[in-house]
Amino acid sequence: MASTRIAELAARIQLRTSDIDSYLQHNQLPSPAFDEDGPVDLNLPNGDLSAAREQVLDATLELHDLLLGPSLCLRPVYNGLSLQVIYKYDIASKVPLYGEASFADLAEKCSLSEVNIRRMLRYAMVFHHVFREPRKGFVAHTAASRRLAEDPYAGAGLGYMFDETLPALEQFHSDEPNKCGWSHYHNTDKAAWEYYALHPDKARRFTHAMSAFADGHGNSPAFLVQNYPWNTIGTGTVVDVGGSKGDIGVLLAKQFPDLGFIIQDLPEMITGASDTIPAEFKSRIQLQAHDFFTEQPVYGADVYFFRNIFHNWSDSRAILILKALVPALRQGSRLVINDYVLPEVGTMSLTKERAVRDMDLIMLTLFNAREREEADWIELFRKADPRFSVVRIWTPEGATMAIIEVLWTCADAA
Ligand SMILES: C[S@@+](CC[C@H](N)C(=O)[O-])C[C@H]1O[C@@H](n2cnc3c(N)ncnc32)[C@H](O)[C@@H]1O
Repeated sequence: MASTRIAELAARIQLRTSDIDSYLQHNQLPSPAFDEDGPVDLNLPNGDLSAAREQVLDATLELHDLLLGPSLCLRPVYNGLSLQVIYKYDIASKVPLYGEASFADLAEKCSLSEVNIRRMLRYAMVFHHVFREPRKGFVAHTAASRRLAEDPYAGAGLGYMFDETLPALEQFHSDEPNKCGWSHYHNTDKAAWEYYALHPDKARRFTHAMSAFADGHGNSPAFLVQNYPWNTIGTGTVVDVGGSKGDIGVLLAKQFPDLGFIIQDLPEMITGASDTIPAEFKSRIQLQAHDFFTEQPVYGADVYFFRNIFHNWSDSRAILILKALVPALRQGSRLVINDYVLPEVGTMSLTKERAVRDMDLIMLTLFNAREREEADWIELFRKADPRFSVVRIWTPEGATMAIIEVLWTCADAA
């Protein structure tokens, strides 16, 4: 009998799952499970096993959609209300770890009706493996709900995604960051970053959400640390522009003991950030308040590094950020950018392509901004200043985010 697509996919799932299973068993690591004491992450090493995981995820997604059939693929697949309620009422912390709570108890604690608590949690159980019902009417944790109870960053990630990235409204005809779906939903004429300056609780949740997402599949900062030749900078200085609270600077400082770092961000983001820099790195990591639309105050650094920055801005704004950098550049200064590059259709794994295209629409909702294809990046630098020379754009094996290296090529630049 001729092989069919569904049979091929099923065979691939079996083969590559068995590679993962053998690795976990050989290293006496726990097998994936949703049980309350199950692992919240697989912790597979980068390389072949991460690739195996991605192949299985891709094959199961495709098999799932094929068996669903084209008509059902037209249905909205996701109703986030149950997770939104779990976040808003902090239900994970109201269920005792390794114990139980009744629907009635939870309803009372959340001031919600028992009917609504029950329908929300039962939805989350079947769609998200968040909570379980070990006996009728009682709720206990799974590994996923336990993570929400134990890790405040996981909650920040969920709340941020629901409150800020989902309201995709019809306002995408402008490139102004204060006329987007997000600002419409928040009933404000301020762009998100200005709004955060006035709402420190939201600013804090944003930085915590970024930390929660940093370990996401395919966008681990390890890809950046391992795949850019940082050692060629010697004892130089890296300015991390829009570096939030310095997580990436710390990771790089650990690996490259000769490098110094200046982490720049808006004053309200950088305030208090020094508390999270471990004492051993404080002499090599400075924090500096700086608005990247104003002239760059650090002259002649070896590298100006931008991670997850340009995708937050429309082309007209991204060009302003680049122009504000120009007065500080000297011949040979490098820009290193860690951001997404939209793939040619079908050249990336389905899992990664979904993640990147998802991010593209999130950027539209939040900021009227965009992810860019390789040619868009090259055009962006050309329009900002022809003295920017794009040296290389590449996506390291296994990564979702690309690395873009750009050289400043004018000897006269101050
Ligand atoms: C998506 S986050 C990326 C943070 C960090 N680079 C990372 O990859 O984890 C964007 C950062 O840009 C900062 N930002 C926004 N507007 C800025 C401005 N005008 N000047 C400096 N930083 C700004 C935000 O505060 C935020 O920390």
